[in-house]
Amino acid sequence: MAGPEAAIRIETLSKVYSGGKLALDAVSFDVPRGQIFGLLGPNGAGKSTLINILAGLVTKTSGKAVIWGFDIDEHPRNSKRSIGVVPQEIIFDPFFTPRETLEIQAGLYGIAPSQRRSDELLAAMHLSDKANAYARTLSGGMKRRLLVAKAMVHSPPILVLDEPTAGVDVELRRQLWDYVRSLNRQGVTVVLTTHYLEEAEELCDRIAIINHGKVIANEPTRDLVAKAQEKAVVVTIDRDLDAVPTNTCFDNIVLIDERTLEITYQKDKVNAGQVLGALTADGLGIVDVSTRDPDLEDVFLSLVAEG
Ligand SMILES: Nc1ncnc2c1ncn2[C@@H]1O[C@H](COP(=O)(O)OP(=O)(O)OP(=O)(O)O)[C@@H](O)[C@H]1O
Repeated sequence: MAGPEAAIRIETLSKVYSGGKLALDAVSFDVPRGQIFGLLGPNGAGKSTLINILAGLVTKTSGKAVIWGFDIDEHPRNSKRSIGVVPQEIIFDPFFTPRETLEIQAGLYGIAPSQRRSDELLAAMHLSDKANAYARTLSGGMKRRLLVAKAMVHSPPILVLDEPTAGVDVELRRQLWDYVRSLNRQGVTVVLTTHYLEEAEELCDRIAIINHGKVIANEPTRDLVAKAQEKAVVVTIDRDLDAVPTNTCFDNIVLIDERTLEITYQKDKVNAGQVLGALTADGLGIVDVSTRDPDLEDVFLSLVAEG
């Protein structure tokens, strides 16, 4: 009964672990169909908890999750079939070959042998020549690609990747990104968790930022990136102004009162020194300077620092 709604709808979802840890605190958001959606946040933010609830591996404490129109409580089978999850940890039986690994997984989903797509998936993941090798003989990158193939065995409309490129070298990261993009072009909705802003920025149409179990931002990537570049200072000057000063390094300037200005600027283009310098060059004396309260930029900076 997949309706026209979001690929994933999450409503006031909370998780308290048995030790009392509040890992998700009334989280709500939608993942639009057809997008690459990034769930960005530092270690321990609650990303894996959220993914594991969707995958049916962790039970939620309260709230609601609907996957491809199927409520995870009311339609657990259908909701699970609608999602493929690539876990953070590399885990499979080292004595099975990639083809066997995929065949076994297909069997778990009750997919008839004639309907299986093991060879197609192996080819897509550039693993055809390793189809009959033991999994333990694969490189780290190959193992990760096999995990992606395994998650796609039942052709789910949604693919979720939990930290797909943690500890992965640059070349493999590029390959994974390319593959994720090509799946998305074929219509697969992709959700990925990451603590790399760069990765989310590069791949995602939309980004939700999660921190301490709460969603603190959820916007199209370009809006978020633009905001992250914006910085504001409030400057008190030594005389009354009758006109607002102008300068090309200001993005925006607002007269708060006769002696107080709020100036917004793009921190990738100019710095606070240049902004203040532009005022003094105009003959204005600076009495006081303060920065705005922590905003998204600070959130980003702290996230990136942790990444
Ligand atoms: N099984 C568990 N029992 C108790 N607490 C847990 C359990 N799993 C996770 N937590 C805690 O819940 C919080 C959220 O963890 P989670 O793994 O969801 O974060 P994360 O954002 O995925 O981080 P990471 O990127 O490190 O995986 C953390 O404080 C973590 O210690």
